[in-house]
Amino acid sequence: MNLRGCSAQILAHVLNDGQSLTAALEHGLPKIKDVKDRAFVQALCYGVIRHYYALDFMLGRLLSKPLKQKDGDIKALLLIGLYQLQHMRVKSHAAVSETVAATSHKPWAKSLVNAILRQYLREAETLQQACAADTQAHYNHPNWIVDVLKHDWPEHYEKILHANDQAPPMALRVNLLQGNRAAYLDELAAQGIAAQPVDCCETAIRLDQALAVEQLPAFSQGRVSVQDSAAQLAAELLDAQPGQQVLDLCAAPGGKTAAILEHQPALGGLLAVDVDQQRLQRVTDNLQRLNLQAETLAADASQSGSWAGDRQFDRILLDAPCSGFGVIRRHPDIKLLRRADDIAALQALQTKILDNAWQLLKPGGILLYATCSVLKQENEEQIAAFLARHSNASEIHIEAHWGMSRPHGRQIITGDRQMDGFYYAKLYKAP
Ligand SMILES: C[S@@+](CC[C@H](N)C(=O)[O-])C[C@H]1O[C@@H](n2cnc3c(N)ncnc32)[C@H](O)[C@@H]1O
Repeated sequence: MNLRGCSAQILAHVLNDGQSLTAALEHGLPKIKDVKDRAFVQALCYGVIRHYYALDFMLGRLLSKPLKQKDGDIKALLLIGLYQLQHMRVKSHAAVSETVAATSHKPWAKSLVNAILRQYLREAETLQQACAADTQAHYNHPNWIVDVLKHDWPEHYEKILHANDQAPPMALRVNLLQGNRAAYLDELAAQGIAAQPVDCCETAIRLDQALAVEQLPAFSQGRVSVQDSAAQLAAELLDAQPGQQVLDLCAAPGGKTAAILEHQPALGGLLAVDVDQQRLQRVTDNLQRLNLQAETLAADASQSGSWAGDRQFDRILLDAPCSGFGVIRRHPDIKLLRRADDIAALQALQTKILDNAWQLLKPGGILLYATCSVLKQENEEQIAAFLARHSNASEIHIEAHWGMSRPHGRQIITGDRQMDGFYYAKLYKAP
């Protein structure tokens, strides 16, 4: 099996069919039996998607005419070749010959791939200079994303764009019901796994290098979960008390559901709701591994009412569907798959879900609004509009060492303290 060829097939699903990289990998990787080979294919696919706009710009310069639509697999192979030559420690002759070998199903492409990759090696410097002079290639993001980030964060957008293109650290959440963080750090050290505590979040550990979860001590017994430190802050901020009823809205795959239950094991009850039945199953699976319990319900939270019956809650976490612009470093395909008009549609969906959630909050209760976005429309502007619509709502200021205090809520800019881009606002309902 030619690993470049496998990678090209996976990439073609993203580039041609608009499939997410996660879905394309879930489908393509199981065909590769060797663990190291799978890791190599995954690295190639993430690398090409992460650097797509710069690589595609160079490829455009190198090709005398664009490839036909039906040759998306050859385009993917060329991008793989360029990625290896530019970013990987693969010897250039091996990168070229192995990539050329992957064209065996389309013999005409052999000489083309060979010629383009060799031309790249000769002209790399000139191509880099051309890249630097083109906004989209230089920032390695589509222009519309550069523009929205620049509009929202004129002083920070370059930092955000840069952070989006870095491979993210792997962070763990220690299940404090099964032992403390210091003890788990000792266990990691004993296994030769280098890791650091994250100072702004008592449950969080950052690994120096990502590894497969099976290699983590007591993972299957639920000692730890994989979750970015920024996402872990939700449980602390929600601060649910013993006996309280909690609604976790937009809950799947359940990372924050579990964190809330670990943070407060004596809740009166927790209802985890998500519109996606399949993803909801992952909440159940995650809770099972961690030996935690919650009720799950598949329901569309943008539709008012009946799904919740007459229940009301003391605490609500609304982890709203969003652009994901704070987690581009984890899901680089967002740059390719997201469209400019998605943002207004997502904002409208968030507004509906937020207004419905508010009806389900007991007077005197607290709603924590969260997104993994850095866009003001989805965050502080969403909350400003909400407060203007609801006279019984006020904001609880979040005092913290992380992120920036905004006119409403608190924003973590992607890469800040090595965290994902995240937003939180805490809303109080008058009794
Ligand atoms: C940011 S993810 C949630 C992540 C989750 N809270 C966690 O920490 O693991 C957003 C979720 O919103 C769900 N969603 C989107 N539209 C929804 C709707 N109208 N009603 C309920 N859930 C929705 C998606 O299926 C997705 O699982």
